[in-house]
Amino acid sequence: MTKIWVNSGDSHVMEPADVWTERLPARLGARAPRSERGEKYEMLYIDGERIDRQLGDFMDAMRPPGAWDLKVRLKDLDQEGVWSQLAFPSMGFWLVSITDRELARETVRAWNDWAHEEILSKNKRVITTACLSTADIDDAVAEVERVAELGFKAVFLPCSTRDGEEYALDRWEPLWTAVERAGLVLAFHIGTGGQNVVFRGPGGAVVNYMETTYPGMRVVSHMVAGGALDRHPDLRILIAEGGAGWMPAIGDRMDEAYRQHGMFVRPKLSRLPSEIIRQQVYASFQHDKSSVEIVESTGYRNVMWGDDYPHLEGTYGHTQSTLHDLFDGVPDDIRERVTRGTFNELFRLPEQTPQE
Ligand SMILES: CC(C)(COP(=O)(O)O)[C@@H](O)C(=O)NCCC(=O)NCCSC(=O)[C@]1(C)CCC[C@@]2(C)[C@@H]3[C@@H]4C[C@@H]5C[C@]3(C[C@]5(C)O4)[C@H](O)C[C@@H]21
Ligand SMILES: [Mn+2]
Repeated sequence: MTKIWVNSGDSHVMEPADVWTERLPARLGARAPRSERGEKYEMLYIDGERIDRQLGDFMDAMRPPGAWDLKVRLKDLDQEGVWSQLAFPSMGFWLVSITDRELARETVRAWNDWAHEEILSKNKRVITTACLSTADIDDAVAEVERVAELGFKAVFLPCSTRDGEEYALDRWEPLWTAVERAGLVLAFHIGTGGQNVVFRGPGGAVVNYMETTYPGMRVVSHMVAGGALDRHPDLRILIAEGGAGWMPAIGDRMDEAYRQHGMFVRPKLSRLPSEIIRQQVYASFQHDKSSVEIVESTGYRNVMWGDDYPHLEGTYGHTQSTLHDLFDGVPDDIRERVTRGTFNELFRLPEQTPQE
C-alpha cells in the first residue's frame, strides 16, 4: 500500500499539568484550569467553577506514545504519514470559559508562551493555534498582534458563546479586523464553549457527538448572515473536527433564506451566503467519506483532512488505511487539495511533504 503523505488541520497538543502554575503568580495559577480524577468523572476546576466530565476515559484512550512528547510525536507522524499538523490545545480549551479579565488575559498569555517556546520554536512541522481571551475584546486584539509577531498562523475561539455574545454582533468587529490584518486563520474547534454531554438517554453517546457538531455550523450562519465575513473578505475561518459535508447544505439553505425572506434580511450582503462560505469558510474531518464527495460534486473546495491526534476520535494507528479508503479512486487534484493543498493555502507553509 503506497504511503499517502498528508497534512492535518485538526490535531492537539497535551499541555503539562503545570503549564499555568509554573508561569503565573500563585494567586492566578491556583485559579487556572486543573483536573482531578474522581471515580467515574474527572473534576475540572476553572476559576472556582467545577465541571464533571468523563475526561479520564479520553485520557486513558490516548494511544499515541507522542501525545506528551514532541520528539516522539514526530516519529508517530512519520509512521502515520502526517507531515504537518495544526495543533489545538487540550486543557487550553477551557480558557474560553474564564470571564475574569485579568485571569483570562494571563492564562491565555501563559499558554501561548508555552506553545511558542515548547512547540513552535522547537520544530517546523507542528504549529499550534493560539488562545485568546473571550473576557475582553481589547485584550484579545492585543494578543492577536502579539502572537502574530511570534509566528503563530492561527488563533482559536469557542464554537458556543455566552448569551448576548453571538459572533454576528458588532462587539467582535475589532477582533475580526485584527485577525484579518494579521493574516491569521480564525479557527473554531467543535465541542468548545458549551456543555458537551446534553442528553443522557438512549443513544446519548451518538446524540452528544452530533450535538457538538451543530454549534460549528451556527458559527458559520452568524458570521456569514451577520456580515462579519462580508465586511472582512480576507478573514478565513476554520470549523475543525465537525466534518465538512454540511457546507453545501447550509450554503443552499442560507441562500434560500436570503432570497425567500429577503424582505427581512439585514444586513444585505455583497455576495450570496453560499459564495461567502465557498470563499472564506474551511472545515476539517477525519473519516467522513461525504467530506470528500462534496468537493467532487459541489465544488466546495475548502475541505481539509485532520488526524485529531492524539484523540480517540482521530486516526492514529489506522491513518493510512483511512486515507486509502477515502482517496483511492478519487481524482488526484481533489486528493491533493484535501490532504495537503487546503492546509498549505491556509497556513501558507511551503510544500514540505517528502515524496515517497
Ligand atoms: C454516554 C453518556 C450519554 C452517558 O452519560 P453520563 O455521563 O454517564 O451521565 C455520556 O457520558 C456521553 O455522551 N459520553 C460520550 C463521550 C462524551 O463526552 N461525548 C460528548 C460529545 S463528543 C465531544 O464533546 C467532542 C467533540 C468529541 C470527543 C472529544 C471531546 C470531548 C474533547 C476531549 C475532552 C475535552 C473536551 C473536548 C476537548 C477535550 C480537551 O478533549 C472537546 O471540547 C469536545 C470533544
Ligand atoms: Mn480535534
